[in-house]
Amino acid sequence: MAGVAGRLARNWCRSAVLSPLQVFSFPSLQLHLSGTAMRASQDDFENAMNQVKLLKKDPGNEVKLKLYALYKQATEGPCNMPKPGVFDFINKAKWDAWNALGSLPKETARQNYVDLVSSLSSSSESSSQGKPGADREQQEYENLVVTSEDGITKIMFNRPTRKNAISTQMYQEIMLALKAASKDDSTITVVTGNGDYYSSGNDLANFTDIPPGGVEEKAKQSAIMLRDFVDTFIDFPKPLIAVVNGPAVGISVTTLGLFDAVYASDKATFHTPFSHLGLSPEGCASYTFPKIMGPAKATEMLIFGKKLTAREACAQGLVTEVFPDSTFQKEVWTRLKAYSKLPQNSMRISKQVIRKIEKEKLHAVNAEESSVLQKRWLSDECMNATMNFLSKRSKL
Ligand SMILES: CCCC/C=C/CC(=O)SCCNC(=O)CCNC(=O)[C@H](O)C(C)(C)COP(=O)(O)OP(=O)(O)OC[C@H]1O[C@@H](n2cnc3c(N)ncnc32)[C@H](O)[C@@H]1OP(=O)(O)O
Repeated sequence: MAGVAGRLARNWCRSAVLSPLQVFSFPSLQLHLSGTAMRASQDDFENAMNQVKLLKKDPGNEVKLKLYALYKQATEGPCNMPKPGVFDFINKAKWDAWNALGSLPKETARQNYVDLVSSLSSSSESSSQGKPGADREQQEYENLVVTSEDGITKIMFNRPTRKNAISTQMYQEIMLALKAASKDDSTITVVTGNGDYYSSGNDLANFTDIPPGGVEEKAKQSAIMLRDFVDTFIDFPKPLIAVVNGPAVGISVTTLGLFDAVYASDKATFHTPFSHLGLSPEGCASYTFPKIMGPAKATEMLIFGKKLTAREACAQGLVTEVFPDSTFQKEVWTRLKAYSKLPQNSMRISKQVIRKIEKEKLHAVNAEESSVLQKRWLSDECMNATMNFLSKRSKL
């Protein structure tokens, strides 16, 4: 029956060429009820048919069949059609449902239809509001898990077998998820990683996918994407919090300077090995890091590639607070749940006030860093370092 039900749903959807809910629109079927005595009931019936089109949740095939049967009974009376063949699954299921109503009077069928739609409308409304406390998963992403709960949208990098390295597709997904989070009804947004790493930064294999225009075109496209990616962080309107569950490398470290708070496990490390890779800083770190930690400490990280422990990063102001790994998740999420209950507008406006004066500067820095990197990617230093990693001759 599950197979028939599936086909039934697909068939009805296809025939309507619209969303599953719109299979209920029955546009070609008109009511031919007449007489003033029936007027009110007919209005209710027509309203119910319109309500069906607005249902937010697909009620399932069993209910769809019931609605179909009641509709036919209400408009045509008892089933008088020849029984479809045994292999005509869909029409047979519909015929069976209608025939099962026997000699139910039209008025009763109409009333039952109205009652059924009314019960569906109220349950669809309550389920669309979401169950309190339920972790509601949102749009599907290939490399992210995005959920909303307790006023917090959580964007989790989800390529644990690649240490959450950020592929080209993942850059796009992160931008989409941040844009969606900026408009949803959550009060704060959290970025974190699945598995032992927060993220190992740019996926070095991104540079192996060369378009027809060659490496120059690849560098150009990458610079545009990088600039858009970092702009999304600069413009993010709500409190943006990083929950750094493990080591962070490259762009996943530099962008931390654009977050409003950074909580780290004591297992996390912070590493920007740009010189080792023949690269230069991005994510506005050339501006934010010297501001946060002073130029000398920023030089150690951004030019000499010094890896910081979580406690060192905290001492230098890049990390807000460090937690023991054993209690990290519990402590951080308890705190974030409390913060998420603070007044939403007040938090947004405070962020605007804090960041406004820097925004223009940050966009200019981002544009400059992206353009410098566009040339770096074409350098021998960078190409050799990337090839060494990909051919397994080097690791950080
Ligand atoms: C277009 C915008 C560009 C913006 C530019 C940003 C600059 C940066 O982000 S620079 C930073 C780039 N990242 C790296 O250089 C890290 C490279 N990875 C490593 O050195 C090591 O993998 C590691 C130290 C992160 C982890 O080492 P570990 O021994 O624990 O694990 P592995 O066996 O090496 O990793 C598992 C698996 O994942 C692959 N992988 C990990 N990180 C990356 C990465 N960044 N890019 C591509 N692939 C990565 C690794 O190769 C392993 O794959 P295999 O199982 O197939 O060997």
